[in-house]
Amino acid sequence: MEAALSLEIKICGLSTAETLEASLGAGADMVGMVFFAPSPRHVDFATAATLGAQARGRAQIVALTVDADDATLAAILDALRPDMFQLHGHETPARVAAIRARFGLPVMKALGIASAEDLAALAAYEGVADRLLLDAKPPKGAVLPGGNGVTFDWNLLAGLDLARPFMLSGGLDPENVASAVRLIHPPGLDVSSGVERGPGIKDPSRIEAFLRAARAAEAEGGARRPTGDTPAGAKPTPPSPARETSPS
Ligand SMILES: O=C(O)c1ccccc1NCC(=O)[C@H](O)[C@H](O)COP(=O)(O)O
Repeated sequence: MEAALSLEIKICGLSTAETLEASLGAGADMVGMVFFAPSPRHVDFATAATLGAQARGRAQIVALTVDADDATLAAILDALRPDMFQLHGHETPARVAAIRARFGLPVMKALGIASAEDLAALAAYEGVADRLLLDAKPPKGAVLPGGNGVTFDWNLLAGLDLARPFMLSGGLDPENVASAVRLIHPPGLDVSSGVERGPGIKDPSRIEAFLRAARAAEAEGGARRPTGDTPAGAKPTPPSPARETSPS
C-alpha cells in the first residue's frame, strides 16, 4: 500500500475568495490571513469573516499577527474564528505561552533564520509553541517582518531535530520548492509572495503550480511526517518541554 502523503502546505496572505478557492481546491492544508495594516495582504474583519466561512472545515485557518495585544487577538478570534494563531513579531516565549493559554488555540511562532546562531533561539520556543515557522529575516529597511520573498541558506537546517513540527518559509516559489523539499525534507511549507503576480496579488495558477511541485517532490520521498501535531480545531495539548536565488 502506498504511504499517505503528509507534507503540510500553507498558502499565506490570502485576501480574496477567488485565490482562497484556488488554494483550497488545489489541496492547501492551511490558509493564512494577515492582520497587519502596513501589509498589502492585510484583511479587515469583515473580509476575514467571509473568508473564514469559506475555508472552515476545508483547511486549517491561520490568523497571522505581529506583536498584537490581547484585545486585537480577541477581535480576530471573533471575526475569523481561526484554528491557529501565527505570531510573526517579536513575541517572547512567555508571550507565546500566555496567548496560547488565554485563547486556547494552537500557536505557530515565526522565527527568522540567517545564521547557525539563530537556531539556538529555537529551543526557547519549542516548549511553548505548537509549531515553529522558520523564515528568512527581513531585508534591511523592510516594512514587513515577513512576506518579503527572500530565502535563507536552507543548509543551516540540515540535521535539525525539533520536538515540534516546523514549516519552512521564505522565498519559496513553484520553481524552487522541489529543491527545498528534497534538501530539507520539511514537515511543512509556507509561501506567500512566491505565488503572487504583484505585491499582495495572489495568482491562482502559481498557487496550483506550487502545490503540484511540492506534492510531486514529497511523493518522491522528500518530506517527513510532522511530529507532535495538533489537529485542526483541537484544543492544544501542552507542548513537550526581495526574492533571491535559491541556496545551493
Ligand atoms: O505576508 C505579509 O504581508 C506579512 C506581513 C507581516 C508579517 C508576516 C507576513 N508574512 C509572513 C508569512 O507567513 C509569509 O508567508 C512568510 O514570511 C514567507 O513569505 P514569502 O517569502 O513571501 O513567501
